[in-house]
This record gives sequence, structure tokens and C-alpha cells, in this order.
Amino acid sequence: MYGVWTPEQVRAAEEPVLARTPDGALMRRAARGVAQVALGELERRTGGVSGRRVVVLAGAGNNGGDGLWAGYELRRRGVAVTAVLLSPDRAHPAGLAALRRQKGRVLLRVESGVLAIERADLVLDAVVGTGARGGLRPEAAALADAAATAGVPVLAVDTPSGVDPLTGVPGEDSVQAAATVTFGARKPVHVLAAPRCGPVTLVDIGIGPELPPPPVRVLEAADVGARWPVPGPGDDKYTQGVVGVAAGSATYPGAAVLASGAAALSTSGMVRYAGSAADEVRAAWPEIVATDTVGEAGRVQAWVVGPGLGTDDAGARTLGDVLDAGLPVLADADAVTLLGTHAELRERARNAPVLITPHAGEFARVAELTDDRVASAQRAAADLGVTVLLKGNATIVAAPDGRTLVHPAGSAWLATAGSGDVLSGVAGALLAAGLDPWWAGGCAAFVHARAADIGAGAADGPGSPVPASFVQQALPRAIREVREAVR
Ligand SMILES: NC(=O)C1=CN([C@@H]2O[C@H](COP(=O)(O)OP(=O)(O)OC[C@H]3O[C@@H](n4cnc5c(N)ncnc54)[C@H](O)[C@@H]3O)[C@@H](O)[C@H]2O)[C@@H](O)CC1
Ligand SMILES: Nc1ncnc2c1ncn2[C@@H]1O[C@H](COP(=O)(O)OP(=O)(O)O)[C@@H](O)[C@H]1O
Ligand SMILES: [K+]
Repeated sequence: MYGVWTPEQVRAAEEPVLARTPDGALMRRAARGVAQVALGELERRTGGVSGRRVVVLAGAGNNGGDGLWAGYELRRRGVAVTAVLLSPDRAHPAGLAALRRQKGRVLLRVESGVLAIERADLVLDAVVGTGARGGLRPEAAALADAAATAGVPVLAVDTPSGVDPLTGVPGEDSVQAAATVTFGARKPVHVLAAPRCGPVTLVDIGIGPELPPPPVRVLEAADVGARWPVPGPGDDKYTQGVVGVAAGSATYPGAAVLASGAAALSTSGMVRYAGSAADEVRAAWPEIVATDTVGEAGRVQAWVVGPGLGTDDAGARTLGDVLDAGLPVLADADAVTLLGTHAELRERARNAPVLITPHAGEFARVAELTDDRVASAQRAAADLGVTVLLKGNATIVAAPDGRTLVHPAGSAWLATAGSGDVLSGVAGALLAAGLDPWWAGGCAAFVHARAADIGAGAADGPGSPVPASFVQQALPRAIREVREAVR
């Protein structure tokens, strides 16, 4: 598990360190980190460093200072460095002087910058960092565009410029980085807009002890593996937690098959199904005990409710029955919509161990969704009194007590019909096994995304489209992987 801190928290943590270290020492540390990663990229991409060409796009603030100092370090290693100054009168004075001392080239015009970029091996994006507001301005946009058009890789200094460091939302023009070097702490952009950043290297600049507990956490394979429920010698099919699935309808029997099958593949023990797709579920999964109604289902330790359920009165009654059982509940899809339209159902869900798993459209039916997806999920969790898993390329899980995690998917192959039904089965099975809703949501999101990559073949290559049934079938391998990561 690792933490993510807001730009404001990072700035606050830097202050005491800046006060007790010599002027510029922190920036020099950051710049050495950038140079080291840049040298690695040059070596890997071109087979050497000496004489290779690097263009630094340097903005007016400290981010530009990092870039100019990194240019200085690269010059000392024999790299041909050209800096393009976006605000020549406000360029970081010490960084600029250092680069000039090492005979780095300095350009003031965008047109000459574009020509330099076209011949470069690597571009350093030091336009803006955590002080950024909005997208790239036209001059920076033209330079970023030149790099993209010429296919020159961009190494982002701290954050890809033009992408909001707090929310990860890209402005109209923004940098697409091949890799990113950040300092002191990872920021939200690195997990909310991971595909914009590429692989992120964290450079220690000594602010760690000054940071508060992380407001957002990211699970790693071993965290998930360590919590995944496995049967012990004394267990039987009941003791591990039985999950009930109330999903599917005459129109959507497939949702029932995907959700209950995913539950069967996620934990050992037992899955019960209750609903109008009992025949389809039995045919696909003979091990699942299927009945027509929640009342007939027998005892369970948690319910999954919602996928393909329908939003009519019958759906509302099923959701009400499940909430009244006093057990952990995973409410997805139509169940989320029903919570949006039925205030009394929202009241029954409040302060119960409930995990809701909306996509953006469903989320907007129960709470306000702004560009700040993390804050939106946190507010919704606090207001509704349930744990909220907001789906997307970066999945957010926020508990009413404020605990928040983000899971960046490794690819976008999960954007396929029915994959959400698979997620609900996984998370419901974990609830039944006793995980609290926050951990159940986080572990399920992790394994679900991994199963998509495995199903798509993205684990060993670029991958190919993967239907939700293949994501479901890849769950066992994804679970084995996270369990193997536990040392
Ligand atoms: N304080 C320090 O000593 C350290 C700072 N660090 C660096 O400093 C950065 C933060 O520096 P600053 O607070 O100076 O802020 P930035 O350098 O991120 O950005 C602020 C500057 O960019 C301009 N600007 C804002 N939005 C823009 C846009 N969309 N397009 C073009 N220009 C824009 C502003 O007018 C301002 O001059 C970090 O991201 C990191 O790279 C690191 O060197 C670590 C140490
Ligand atoms: N672009 C994307 N990148 C990664 N994961 C995505 C992307 N789009 C959707 N997903 C994931 O795919 C699943 C889709 O769920 P959902 O929208 O409920 O679909 P359905 O109702 O068809 O099952 C969620 O787990 C979501 O996080
Ligand atoms: K940057």
C-alpha cells in the first residue's frame, strides 16, 4: 500500500525542510532525480547518453527551475541540452545560470523550440508542476504538440503539464508523458490520470517525515493477497460466508449469470441465487443454489443486489428485503438507481455495512459528481452513510469514515458490457467472507482489473478485446497472482 498526498499537503511538508536546508538544496535533489531518470530513458531508448539531444520546456515557476537544473546535470554527462523558456523574464535565475555555465543552449522562440524538438531524443516537460492552473497555454501547447507529432518521448517533471495535479482532469491541451518523475510524495494525478503519466518514479527529497497520514491510499498486490479469504482445515461450505445474489430479470438474465458466477469463482464456500434467472444460473453454474425469491433463499452472510434487477416496484421490494436482512449488502446498477429514487430505501441503507458500486451515470443519481472525483466520492459516502465505489479507469473507494483508496486500472479493457456485474459478484463474495466494505471494494477492484488484463492477454502483450465472461474466467488466475505476491 502506498499513499498519495494533495499538492497543498506536499507544499506544507516542503516548508520546514526548505527552512532548514541551504537555499536551492531541495530543488537540486529533485533535479538530480530527474536527470537520473532521463539518463536511464536515453540509455534504454538510444543505447547511450553522450551527444544525445534533450529539450527542456521550462516554465516560470519552480517546476521550470527543476527542469533547468536537470538540464545542467545532463550537460555534465555530455548530453546536448536545449532549454526553451516559456516566460523568459521569469525563468528560474539560478537554474538558468547553471545551464548556461555548462554551455546549454537556450531558446526564447517557440518556432526554434519546435525545430529543436523535432531532432530531440527526449523532451523534459518542466512547464508547470503542482502550481498549475488549467490547461497548457498556446505556446506550451504548440511545443507539446510538436513532441507528440514527431514521436519524441516526454519525461514529465513532477506532473504532466496541463493535467490538473489534484483531480487528474486534462485541460484542453496537455502533455502526454512517456514517464514521470515526482518528488517527495505521489500526487493524485499520478493515480487518477495514470495513463497520462506513464510509469512514475518517486524521488526522495527528505519531506517524508513531514507528511500527514495519506488522505488517499493505493493497494498493491500483496495487500490484496494478504486479505483474500482462503479456507482453513476447520472450514466447511458455510463457515466461510455464503453470498446471496439478487440480480437479473427476464430481460437481463446474463447479469445474474455474470455476477453469481464471479462470486462462485472468488471465494470458496457457497453462492445462493434468488431471482427470475434461476434456470439460467443453474444451467451455467450447477454449484449455485438457485431459488426464485430472496425469501426462499435460505441463510446468507451478505447480499449482492442490483445487476439487471430492474427499477420497477418488484426491484424496489427486492432491494428493501435485502436491506432489511441486516447483513452487509453490495448494491450495484439498478439498486443504485433505486436508492436515488427512493428516499426510504436510502434511509434503510444509511449506517449499514453497504457498499454501492455506481458508474458515473449511476453516481449522479445519488450524489453530485464534479471534476474532483475523489472529493465527490468522499462526500457521497459521508452524506449517504455507505461505502462508495465509483467506477472508471481509476476506481475510487470511499468509506463514510473518510478512508479513501484509488485503484488505477492497468488498461481500459474493462470498458465492456457486463464487466460491472462481474465486479459486484467479486465484492459481494468478499463481504460475505467478512471483509469490511472498504476492503471488499478495494480488493475486488484490484483483482477485477487484473483479471481483465489477463483475459485480454495484456499481461504479456498489447492485448485484445475481452468480453465480461472472459474477465470472469480470468478471476482465478488474478487471485493466484495476488496471493503469490504475499511474502
Ligand atoms: N519548493 C521547492 O523547493 C521545490 C519545488 N519543486 C517543484 O516546484 C513545483 C511547484 O512550483 P511552483 O509552486 O513554483 O509552481 P509551478 O512551477 O508548478 O507553476 C507555477 C508557475 O506556472 C505558471 N502557470 C500556472 N498555470 C500555468 C499554465 N497552465 N500554463 C503555463 N503557465 C502556468 C504560473 O504563473 C507560475 O509562474 C513542483 O511541481 C516541483 O516541480 C521541487 O523542485 C521540489 C522542491
Ligand atoms: N476506461 C476504463 N478503463 C478501465 N476500467 C474501466 C473503464 N471503463 C469502465 N471500466 C470498468 O469496467 C466496469 C464497468 O462496469 P459497469 O459500468 O457497471 O458496466 P456493466 O453495467 O455493463 O457491467 C467497472 O469496473 C469500471 O471500473
Ligand atoms: K511538468
